[in-house]
Amino acid sequence: MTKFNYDVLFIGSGHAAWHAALTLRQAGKSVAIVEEDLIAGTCTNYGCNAKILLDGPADIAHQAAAYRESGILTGELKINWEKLMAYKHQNIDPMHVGLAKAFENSGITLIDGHGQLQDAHTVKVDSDTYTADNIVLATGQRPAKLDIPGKAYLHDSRDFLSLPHLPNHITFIGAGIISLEFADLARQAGAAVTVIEFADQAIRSFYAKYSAKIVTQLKEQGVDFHFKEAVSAVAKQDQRFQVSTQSGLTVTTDYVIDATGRIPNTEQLGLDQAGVQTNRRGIIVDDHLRTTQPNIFASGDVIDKTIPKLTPTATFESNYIASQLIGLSQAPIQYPAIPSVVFTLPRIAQTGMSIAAAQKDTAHYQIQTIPYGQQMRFETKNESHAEMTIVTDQKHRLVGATIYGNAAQDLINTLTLIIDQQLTADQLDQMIFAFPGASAAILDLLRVAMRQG
Ligand SMILES: Cc1cc2nc3c(=O)[nH]c(=O)nc-3n(C[C@H](O)[C@H](O)[C@H](O)COP(=O)(O)OP(=O)(O)OC[C@H]3O[C@@H](n4cnc5c(N)ncnc54)[C@H](O)[C@@H]3O)c2cc1C
Ligand SMILES: NC(=O)c1ccc[n+]([C@@H]2O[C@H](COP(=O)([O-])OP(=O)(O)OC[C@H]3O[C@@H](n4cnc5c(N)ncnc54)[C@H](O)[C@@H]3O)[C@@H](O)[C@H]2O)c1
Repeated sequence: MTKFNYDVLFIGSGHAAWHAALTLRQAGKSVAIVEEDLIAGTCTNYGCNAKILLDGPADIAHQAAAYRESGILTGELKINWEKLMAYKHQNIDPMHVGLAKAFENSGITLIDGHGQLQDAHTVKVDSDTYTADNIVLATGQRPAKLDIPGKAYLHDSRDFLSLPHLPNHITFIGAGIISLEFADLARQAGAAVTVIEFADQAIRSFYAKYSAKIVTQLKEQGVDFHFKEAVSAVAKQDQRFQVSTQSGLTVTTDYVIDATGRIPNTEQLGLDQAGVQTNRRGIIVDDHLRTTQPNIFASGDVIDKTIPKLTPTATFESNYIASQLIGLSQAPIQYPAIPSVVFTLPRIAQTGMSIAAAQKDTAHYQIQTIPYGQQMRFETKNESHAEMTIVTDQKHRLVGATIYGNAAQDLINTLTLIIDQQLTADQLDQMIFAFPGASAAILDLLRVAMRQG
């Protein structure tokens, strides 16, 4: 049984770990990372990056469709799924190797295996033990799995992102972010799609009006939605599957994806031995991201937080922990406005205060809807449905926004900057922005709305 000692040891190698690990190493700390799967974690290997590579051609086909009705663009654009998947593998598969090399070149020790705490300073990996002054738990989340008859036939997001051939018909259980993004992609690529959701609404953490809008749009394009239905069983039927719900609905399909949420990886981590407490949302941390054992920090998706569990929030926490451990800052963590995006076509994005929260306090906040697609067709590529809804405070400052439109994932970053910097309409007047373009369109309309708000 070998014993090595480090200044900081990370369990997990995703965004919640890697930014801190590199910064700490550059600051002269001895650093080790324990990883049981591919280096770089979910986002790189099985999440955001893989998804956005698959989304590229679908995005172009969707934008081209806006010119088809008028006859400006003619001819069909078709996605070749097998070639698209080969392109994804070509780009994604080398990424974990590249990051592992970067870690090793910087002098970080990579330990392959499952890490488990033995006490507040000791981590066991297979038959070896490692000690560290500080430990960072960055173990992320995994897909929830329905415990129903036929559960062995269920697939998850990871399977979808590596599907070698597109099935004729796919059924998604759940109408959350993963389902809607993948349902739209599968439909654009030529599959028939059914979505079965327990609640009466899709993507509930987003503005209800835009959630309803995307469901209507997907329905018009042939996606079959069933709300208020709880899936109770999956059975094999010859080469196909039958999905049944408690109410008696049955759907015959070729492939079933369980997208009913993600749960934190807190089991088999030895948390009890180390005095680290959890709840159902994850590892409990204080406002310095310390767990209930002060020398052990936690970061990213695995922590108990109500803010979105996303790559940028994991990265922000990772950088915060590095600054704590280097001694650059002792201030509590303070999150800025957090943008989040549903990568359907069109996209839905939101940042800062939600519309639902503003609706509960109309004495202090004003909500305005700006249908910028209709007013700025030339700048939004004939995207007449594009719209944003904003929240302003009593000082006429932007405090929240949500966008329904093709470029929402980029436009939301501009609005996040305005919120974070507390820019006024007068200050925006003092800046020059490139024209024409979607951001120029929304900024012009935003300045007017901020003065009115
Ligand atoms: C399909 C999908 C699409 C997504 N799309 C987006 C998006 O568009 N934008 C966005 O911002 N976010 C997106 N996310 C969320 C994003 O991937 C996560 O928020 C992010 O990866 C969290 O980083 P993390 O480091 O906390 O966890 P992870 O990246 O999950 O890393 C945790 C690592 O810990 C390892 N591990 C766990 N337990 C142990 C152990 N005991 N010992 C050793 N290693 C262990 C795991 O193998 C894993 O590699 C998506 C997620 C999914 C699933
Ligand atoms: N674009 C992004 O930022 C992005 C993309 C994908 C994933 N993610 C990450 O993944 C998480 C989302 O994962 P998700 O979409 O699996 O979860 P989710 O929580 O967003 O959605 C799960 C849905 O499944 C439904 N559901 C639960 N049990 C059910 C049942 N028995 N039958 C039918 N429906 C049921 C829920 O009501 C909910 O609507 C995000 O919170 C984020 O952390 C982010």
